[in-house]
Amino acid sequence: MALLSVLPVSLWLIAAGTFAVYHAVRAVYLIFFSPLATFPGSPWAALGEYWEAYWNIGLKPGRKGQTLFKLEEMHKRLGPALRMGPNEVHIYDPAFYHELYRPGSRYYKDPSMHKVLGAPSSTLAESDPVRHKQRKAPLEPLFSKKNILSLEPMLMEHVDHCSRRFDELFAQGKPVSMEWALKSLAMDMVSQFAFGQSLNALADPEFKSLPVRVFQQYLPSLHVIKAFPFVRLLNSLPLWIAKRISHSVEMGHELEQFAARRIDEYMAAAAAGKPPTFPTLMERLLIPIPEKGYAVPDKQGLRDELLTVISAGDDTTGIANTVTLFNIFNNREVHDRLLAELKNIMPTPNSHVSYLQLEALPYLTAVIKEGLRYSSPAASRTPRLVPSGGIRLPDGRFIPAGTRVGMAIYHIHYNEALFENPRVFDPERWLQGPEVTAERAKFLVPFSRGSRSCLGINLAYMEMYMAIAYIVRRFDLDLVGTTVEDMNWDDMVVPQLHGEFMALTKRRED
Ligand code: HEM
Repeated sequence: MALLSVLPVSLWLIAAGTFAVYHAVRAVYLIFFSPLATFPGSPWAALGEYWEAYWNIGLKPGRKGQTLFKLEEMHKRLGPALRMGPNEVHIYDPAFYHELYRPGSRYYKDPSMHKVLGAPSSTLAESDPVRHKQRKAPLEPLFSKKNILSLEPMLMEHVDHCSRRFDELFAQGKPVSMEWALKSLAMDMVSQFAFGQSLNALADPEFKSLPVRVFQQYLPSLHVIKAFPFVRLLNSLPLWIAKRISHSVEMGHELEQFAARRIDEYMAAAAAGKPPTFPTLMERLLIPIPEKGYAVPDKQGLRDELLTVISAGDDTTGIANTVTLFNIFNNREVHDRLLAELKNIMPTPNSHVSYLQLEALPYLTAVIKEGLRYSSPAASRTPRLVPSGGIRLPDGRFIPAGTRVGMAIYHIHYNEALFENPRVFDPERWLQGPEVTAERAKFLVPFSRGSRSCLGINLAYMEMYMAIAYIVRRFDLDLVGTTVEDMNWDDMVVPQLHGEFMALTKRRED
């Protein structure tokens, strides 16, 4: 008020007029004269984050996490390239996928996306290819198939723990929320891999331990942070204030503290002479590799790395397993065929087999491929920057260097030209002979492709094979009031299901 009265009214009018004129001129330029003006799309998208925020944040009921689906519908009407932002084009053309996301691609990640992720010094967020290679140096051997195979006993322990919890709840007559249970399973596996000690999320009575809730409830708020970046600052408020503002802010606050606490605990355990029994992420991150340019990051860097690996590895695998298991138990034919195949190598429900034996099963493999296609846990677009010189699209239109271009994995996996009846869960599509399957597999891209594809792919596959095989072989899940509609989802960074997959977890007798 004091400032208002100090400045003369005329100055305020000039300031307001300048602001209005600037934005009017900017709007006219962006909509009609920018080099991207030839691309169709909503004028709101051309002006800023408004259009995406409108469809993603849910200002109106039913308008949450919808940008992905809205884009699909608009591409079908308006063509393969749409204006998506003042400096962004969205592409819907499978042929372009392998150009954008290929090994050695010159389309680098957009550094401005780092701010949204909130972990700017992680490997996931690094855009510079040289620095990215350096950051990846300690991680690559850790995520190699050879090393991941050495984790099998650890993963098995968690699957057994999950099975015991299912027995306990069945004995009490309580149905299990499969999504929370499977996210807890993924959390225990990934946290033990990261720190050498699991967070024991499976022990929570309802599988709703704090870390699982934090990731589940915090990720959707990234849509809000993208549109209104200042919201991230709320995460640094003291907890008692955060709690009063909103549950998401409280969860964001918890997340900020989470990795820092784990790092301190890890250091204390290591100092007390309690080394982990297998190589962990933390351990690797603390060893410099000068010949590969890797220096140990500061505490913030370690925190960023741990947060991104745990969030990349928890909800994704959790949702893939949830959706795949629902589709198995909701489809008798798929269920019976899979169970019969499993019985060949696991004669009793208590049988144990090696992961490599599971991996060699053709029908289980087809079910897992279809589960990854169908669930598309990282469905949204992953933007990159057009390299110097710009690019010319097949229809002749030019996109200048520095423009953000992105494609969404969901748009590949649900493209009718690539996958007939994409909304049908059909493992058969992966059993059509080696040539057809190999051709289809080129467009099975749940982990993306190229130098920036998922580092955790081997771990994710092992988790999926073991969870699906053992749960199907051990339990006859009885769906409790869960319908196909419950499995519809909104794109809240990871798929957020409309309903719950509830099941009574009865042990099989044979
Ligand atoms: C079904 C499960 C999973 C899916 C579908 C998935 C998907 C993806 C995708 C699409 C990317 C690329 C993101 C981008 O282009 O920005 C990615 C990156 C990454 N994922 Fe996964 N992921 C899964 C599981 C895991 C697991 C279990 C871990 C680790 C424990 C993990 C760790 C990472 C890391 C570290 C990156 C960054 C790689 C880099 O930038 O070099 N992911 N993931």
